[in-house]
Amino acid sequence: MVRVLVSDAISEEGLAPLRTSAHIDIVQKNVSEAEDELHTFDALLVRSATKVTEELLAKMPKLKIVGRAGVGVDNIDVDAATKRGIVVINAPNGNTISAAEHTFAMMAALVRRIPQAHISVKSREWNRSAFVGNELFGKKLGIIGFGRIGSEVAKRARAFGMTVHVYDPFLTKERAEKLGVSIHSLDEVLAAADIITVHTPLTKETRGLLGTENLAKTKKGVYLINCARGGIIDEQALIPFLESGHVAGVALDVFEQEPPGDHPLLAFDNVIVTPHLGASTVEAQLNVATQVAEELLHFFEGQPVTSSINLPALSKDVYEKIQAFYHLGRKLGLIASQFMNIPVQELSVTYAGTVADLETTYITRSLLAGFLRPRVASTVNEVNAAMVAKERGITYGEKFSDETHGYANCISLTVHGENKTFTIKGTHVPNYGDRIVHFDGVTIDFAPEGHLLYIQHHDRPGMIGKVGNVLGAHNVNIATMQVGRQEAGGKAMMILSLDKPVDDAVLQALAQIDDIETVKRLEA
Ligand SMILES: NC(=O)C1=CN([C@@H]2O[C@H](COP(=O)(O)OP(=O)(O)OC[C@H]3O[C@@H](n4cnc5c(N)ncnc54)[C@H](O)[C@@H]3O)[C@@H](O)[C@H]2O)C=CC1
Ligand SMILES: O=C(O)CCC(=O)C(=O)O
Repeated sequence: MVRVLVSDAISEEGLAPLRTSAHIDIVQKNVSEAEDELHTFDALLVRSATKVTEELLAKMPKLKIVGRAGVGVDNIDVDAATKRGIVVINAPNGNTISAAEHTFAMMAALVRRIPQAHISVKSREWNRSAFVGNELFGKKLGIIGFGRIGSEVAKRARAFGMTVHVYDPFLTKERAEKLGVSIHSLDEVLAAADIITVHTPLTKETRGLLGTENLAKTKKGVYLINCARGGIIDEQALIPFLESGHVAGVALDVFEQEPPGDHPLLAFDNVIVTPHLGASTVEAQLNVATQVAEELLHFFEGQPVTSSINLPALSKDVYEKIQAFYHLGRKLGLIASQFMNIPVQELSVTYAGTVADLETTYITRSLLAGFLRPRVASTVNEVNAAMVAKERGITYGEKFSDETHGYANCISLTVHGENKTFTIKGTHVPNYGDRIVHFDGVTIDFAPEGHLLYIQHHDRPGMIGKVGNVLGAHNVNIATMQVGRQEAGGKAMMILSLDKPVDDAVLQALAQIDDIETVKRLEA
């Protein structure tokens, strides 16, 4: 049974995909209510209220996936999750329209002073001259961060007759042209815009992006909007600009601390606020909950997840194509790691044939995870494999080649250790399975499955019989045996597949046989 903790308010209807599975048990409690059972959950579903910290993750040793029903994952310690091999997913576009519409509503409310006029009339006043606003028509809107929400805001701004000036270092000219906006430097946007709205994630680079220095570069009388994340506009830095009248008004849906408490900004008449409502529509909440619930379901059914923050995106089609190689990669890594049971500096993976045209990043991650598994005590999987390799000083790289050795596809792994290099090559044969076709300089053919025994010896008559006798004497049954050699009378090897793992006594007895150089157990 998969146990899912839903710790924030998430659309009940959106959770329906999870409820269709008899294998999923959903518990709706906040983290403190679930304190005593945190160690039992396999999945955690949150919005922004739950802070998924290192400390919380440490209390959830079974956790495999964290789902964020929304976009921003700044309430999740993604690095800590990655280190633990926990997949983090979000619902990247379920609330885009709601957030863009809310931004636009805030913009209109800000320049027409609607919240202030509303309070006035409700107070039984009728003071029309106090609420003269500005038109949006003909104004320059500066958008900082032109992703999903920024671009939806731009579409609406153009419909209102505004010109849109964008700053986004990752925006291409083609996309800007397609959406009828112009690309500028940050300084140009700050200097030109009548209204500035921010739509970036909160990162090291964007925290305090609109601070004292940049606010000073804005036009006198500028309006500012933050419906993205508290902290992108520096709240303390804003105060003198509001006091001097340099900033004509600010609309905030988000705050550095939520709730903001008795924040000095709340005292300004021209600061209008909402309590983080950008995504608070029935439609958005249904969308994000459904998206993240479906992804969770896919994850536990062994299907690919497409909106992971710490895994490369993978469509179902691509996943189906790479699945076999993913498995082969894992086995190549696992066997190589045991064979090269010494410190290793570098892994080099070469893809040839049909596999070279696929999403190899995923296969390499799987191979790396297979390689690291016998070497690390903690969980290692495709989520944290790259991080764990880096921590251990192991570098890795991918190459592509035409050399398939006669197979339709071939994955070759070369491991560089201290004074030793080892190469293993494998292929996947549809409807037959994985085969190892090259092992430490010798052409061979065996299935990388189960309890394997590697024996390297000199090519002499009678070796197979001698090995068979020793194993028989120890009551070890041989399921399959493959032999190969570099040249007649030279280096030769046997790979035996056994019904059970052998103990050290068997290895020692085999090593006593004349002409046997090396004996190793390999679990695949
Ligand atoms: N108020 C609310 O309830 C909601 C807030 N949000 C927030 O809105 C923000 C934007 O969301 P999306 O548009 O979906 O994200 P997105 O990922 O589609 O777009 C973000 C854009 O910011 C740009 N960017 C990143 N660093 C930048 C920098 N240093 N300077 C300028 N641009 C930079 C990226 O290139 C990207 O185009 C996020 O912070 C998200 O958490 C999202 C939904 C609801
Ligand atoms: O869950 C919410 O209401 C907040 C949405 C949000 O801020 C986001 O998706 O980034």
